[in-house]
Amino acid sequence: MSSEQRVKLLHQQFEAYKEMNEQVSNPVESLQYYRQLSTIDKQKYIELFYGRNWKYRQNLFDIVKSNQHVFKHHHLEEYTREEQRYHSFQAMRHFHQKLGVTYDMFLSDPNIVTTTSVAMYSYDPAVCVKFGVHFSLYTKTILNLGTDKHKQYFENAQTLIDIGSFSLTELGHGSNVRQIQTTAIYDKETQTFIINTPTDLATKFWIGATANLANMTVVFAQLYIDGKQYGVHAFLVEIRDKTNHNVKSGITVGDCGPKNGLNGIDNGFLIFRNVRVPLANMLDKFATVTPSGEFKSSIEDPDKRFAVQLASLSGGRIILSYYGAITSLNALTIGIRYAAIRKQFGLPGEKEQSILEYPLTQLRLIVPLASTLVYTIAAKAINNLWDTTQNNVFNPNKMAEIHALSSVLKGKFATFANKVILECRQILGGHGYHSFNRLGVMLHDQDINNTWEGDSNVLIQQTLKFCMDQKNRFINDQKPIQYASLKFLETFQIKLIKFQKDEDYLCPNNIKYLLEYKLDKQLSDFMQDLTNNLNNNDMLKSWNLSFAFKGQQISNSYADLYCFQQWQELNLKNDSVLDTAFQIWCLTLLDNEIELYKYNEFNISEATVKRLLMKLSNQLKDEAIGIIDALAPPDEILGSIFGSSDGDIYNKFMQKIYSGKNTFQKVTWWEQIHNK
Ligand SMILES: Cc1cc2nc3c(=O)[nH]c(=O)nc-3n(C[C@H](O)[C@H](O)[C@H](O)COP(=O)(O)OP(=O)(O)OC[C@H]3O[C@@H](n4cnc5c(N)ncnc54)[C@H](O)[C@@H]3O)c2cc1C
Repeated sequence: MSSEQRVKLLHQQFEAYKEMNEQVSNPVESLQYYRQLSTIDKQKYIELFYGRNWKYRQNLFDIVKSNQHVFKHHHLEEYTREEQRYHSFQAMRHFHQKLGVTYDMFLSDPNIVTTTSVAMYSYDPAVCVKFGVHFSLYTKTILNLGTDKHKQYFENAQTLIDIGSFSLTELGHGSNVRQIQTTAIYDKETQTFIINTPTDLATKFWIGATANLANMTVVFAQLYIDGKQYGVHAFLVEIRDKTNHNVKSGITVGDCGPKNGLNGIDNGFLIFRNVRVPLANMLDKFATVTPSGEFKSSIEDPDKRFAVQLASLSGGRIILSYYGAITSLNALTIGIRYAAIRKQFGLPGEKEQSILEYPLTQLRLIVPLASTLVYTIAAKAINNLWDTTQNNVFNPNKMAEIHALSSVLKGKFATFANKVILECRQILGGHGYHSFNRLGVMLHDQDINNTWEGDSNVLIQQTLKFCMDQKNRFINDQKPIQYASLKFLETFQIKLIKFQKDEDYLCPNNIKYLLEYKLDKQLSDFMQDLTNNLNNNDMLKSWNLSFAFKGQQISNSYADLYCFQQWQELNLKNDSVLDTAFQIWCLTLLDNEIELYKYNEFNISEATVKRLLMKLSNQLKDEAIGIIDALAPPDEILGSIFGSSDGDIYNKFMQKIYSGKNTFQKVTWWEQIHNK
């Protein structure tokens, strides 16, 4: 049979199968059935979860929808790494031309950029990160650490005349960036800095947009003047000549190679051999070198100076918390729509039922949906706080709470998103393993959020220190706590709360008390543990020992309390759907800590928690498709055949399979297949 005949036959079989399938179950109708159960006001949800600038989200989506030739999803095609990079570069340029979001807008209302970025991340993290490396890391570093003389660089960056990158991490150092080894030695004679990579481990590594794109980079290096070290500072270095894109003399640029995900980003490495940059290329807002080689800084303490210089990076970490929450929502869009459509088993003689009807599926999907809603509100809140306090970025006191919160929320939501994606991948059964559902791509693209902009396990130490300092300051120095999230520590008192009736488990004040009780107790236990360890160890070892077992739990408790507080701040009235979602999330907090609460004075019943979780997730299930429809991006942005909003998933899937490049191709090496 010729391949043409084979295709024809397969098509006929598929049409017959389609007809039979529609008699058994109609995917479009299944989704429609759940859609019409929903009672929510969709526009209200959009404004609540995406904020007052939600129209900018819509704007980005419209650009993607109306320029599909540029914005086709690469996981739906068979693209090479090279093609993925070109695709994400083109997408970045296109967004730059079409979005109309300028730095002036950013300066007057940073939330516009936040909203736009979150939407872009939904579309494609590689494009969003490419955009972010240039505009947030490179351009914003010039803005934050540079002075008037760097204006031209800033202008060139804004207009994409220059493309820039951010070179901090080295082969040997990522988290402990104070110990990076790249050097910038000042030469008075020529009034230049000489940038060098003194060891292999000093190779700048993982630097985004560098293997192929950037002509400029901000290099972080140890500054030396007359043999004396002055700590890490930032320097603008031209790495390629933009007239011919050739690498500049003394610089080696290479490609870091294939990655688990985000292959649209050209991560590169950089080696410097006696590369001279003019004195003016030091980004010198906080520290400067005079032509005669005198070092001057408004911040005496080198630790503080370094912290202030890196403070401008906080924005990246903060927005990553939003990315984590939105990624969970996108994964659940695919998982929940599929679960509504997918039918397996049923009573003998009756139609098969949607897998969404199984109580187990409701625990697997509806419970995480409830948590995702709570986390999205918390992510929006911390971003709003950052957007409105950015002017204080160099004021450590003002930034301490944001820093502590973002240090835990970024990793918490990224880890949560990983779990949600994996659960949704399994909800899709075998189809969950197909690239066309996007879940695999999503997992690998977002997993790195646990690591970059600060490894989660390293960052939460700062969260813990912040909480501990606040408690200590209040107890030992009787100083009031300045930060809203921990204010309760001033007045917290143990009281007896009994969990007897169902209402006791659903009462927000009871949950609030438990969260405060837990954090207060964990902090006291930690301090006691630290004191005990100090009897036999030095400070660093004691800290590491105490932190190893307790750090994760305490920072997580603080994050949960913040999420709780932010939801309460919404002050929702008469929204029984969102009330139910919040109650489900609160019940998961009890469920996760059941060992702590079960055996003490609260007398919490595990059976009651589980019964209520089941009951409420069953209730919320009927609203789930409505919530997803309101908050999910359009199909062109989601890029998942199995998450299609019209429910026509099997037809779309098979059409895509039939049109695949190699679907019916005989391999060229067929002669090697059979032993002769
Ligand atoms: C795709 C990608 C893009 C990137 N883009 C850029 C870029 O554009 N520019 C740039 O400068 N960098 C970039 N990075 C680097 C990134 O920021 C670092 O990888 C990250 O900060 C973590 O540092 P590290 O890899 O050195 O990990 P390490 O710090 O070596 O951590 C390794 C492990 O040790 C643990 N650990 C470390 N210290 C402690 C401690 N005190 N206590 C307990 N455990 C500890 C960590 O938890 C982690 O699990 C990128 C990385 C990737 C993968």
